[in-house]
Amino acid sequence: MRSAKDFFAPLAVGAPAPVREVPARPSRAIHFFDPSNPKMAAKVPAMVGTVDVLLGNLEDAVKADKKIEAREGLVRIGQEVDFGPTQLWTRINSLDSPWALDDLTTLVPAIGHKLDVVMVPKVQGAEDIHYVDRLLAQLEAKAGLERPILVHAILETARGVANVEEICGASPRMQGLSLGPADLAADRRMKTTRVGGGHPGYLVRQDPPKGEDGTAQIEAQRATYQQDLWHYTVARMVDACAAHGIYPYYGPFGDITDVVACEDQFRNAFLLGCVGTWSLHPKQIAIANRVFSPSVEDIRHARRVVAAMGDGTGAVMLDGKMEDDASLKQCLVMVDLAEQLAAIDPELKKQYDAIDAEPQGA
Ligand SMILES: CC(=O)SCCNC(=O)CCNC(=O)[C@H](O)C(C)(C)COP(=O)(O)OP(=O)(O)OC[C@H]1O[C@@H](n2cnc3c(N)ncnc32)[C@H](O)[C@@H]1OP(=O)(O)O
Ligand SMILES: O=CC(=O)O
Ligand SMILES: [Mg+2]
Repeated sequence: MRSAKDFFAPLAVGAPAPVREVPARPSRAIHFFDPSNPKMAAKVPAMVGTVDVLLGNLEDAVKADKKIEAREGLVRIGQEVDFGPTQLWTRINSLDSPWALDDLTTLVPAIGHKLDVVMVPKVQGAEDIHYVDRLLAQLEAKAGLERPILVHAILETARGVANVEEICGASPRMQGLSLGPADLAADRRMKTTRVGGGHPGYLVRQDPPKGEDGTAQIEAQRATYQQDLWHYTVARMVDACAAHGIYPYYGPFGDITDVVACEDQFRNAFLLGCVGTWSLHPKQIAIANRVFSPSVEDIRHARRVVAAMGDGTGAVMLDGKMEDDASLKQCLVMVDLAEQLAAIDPELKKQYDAIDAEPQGA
């Protein structure tokens, strides 16, 4: 195990110093595109500024005979496109695949100066992060990069979930985690064939009514309530990330046409503490941007609590509810996020600024 005092030393001579704090850059939607798909690739320049993160995907969903084309396509896009305020991420192939090594050794020298984050799939434990950490340091040193590329792990194996805390703490490069519900379901032998989202069979049922003789009428009509298959894993991921100062994300929602259930799944993740999600199709970007931005109502309330709490200590009544030091902190989470988002999203800024112009007591 590395000593704590060595943790922030570069892992290769000449590599940039590791970050001490992961930058809190808004990343409500991580939009996936396949760089080997000419139609998708052609849309990338126009998407800059409309989405927080553009991710050139090299792993699953890219056909095996297109892996090299995808990698080369991403190099071309990375070199030619000005990403402005939008982050550029990539998802490399899994570490046991024939492509992962060449993904990293090609991308870092060619577009490492533009790559913000490398997403690593199927991470099993800290050893996978240590491998990528050292390799990135060597490649960064060779390429003369001035800032380190961060690492994001997908939580999509049972072993990865069991090791989630050590994965989060494995390197100062760790930026965050995403849930990978498809691979995770397969690895755990869950019996769902859906990519994320709920399942009508995963439910609880209302108690049966009693007949006149007091016996349970189990055949009677009873309400059922669908449960969230992913609650446990997302909650573990959020705790592990918060404990290590890194960021949790929901992952893919595969039913592209069901924009309503997609929004619900994203909102559950937002409420539980996730900062963003994946977008697989252009229509999911607007959903993610909406859901992962605090609502005007929440910000109006949060600002009122901040104002009412004065120096931030004690307890006050606001609209019949108790507010105190702890609820103030909850409100500050919202207000801080709103400020970060307003700085990159002029439309949102307008909506939040309009709150200040409202008559007092509105
Ligand atoms: C479990 C996991 O690992 S999830 C992560 C891996 N999966 C992915 O990355 C999937 C990414 N998305 C896709 O491959 C596609 O969106 C699909 C296959 C789901 C649907 O694709 P299509 O059937 O072409 O969708 P649709 O016809 O609605 O597309 C409309 C337009 O948007 C484009 N488009 C679709 N998805 C994207 C995208 N992710 N990025 C940019 N453009 C896109 C299409 O090329 C099409 O362009 P056109 O109008 O010029 O013809
Ligand atoms: O990579 C994502 C998944 O759900 O698997
Ligand atoms: Mg996967």
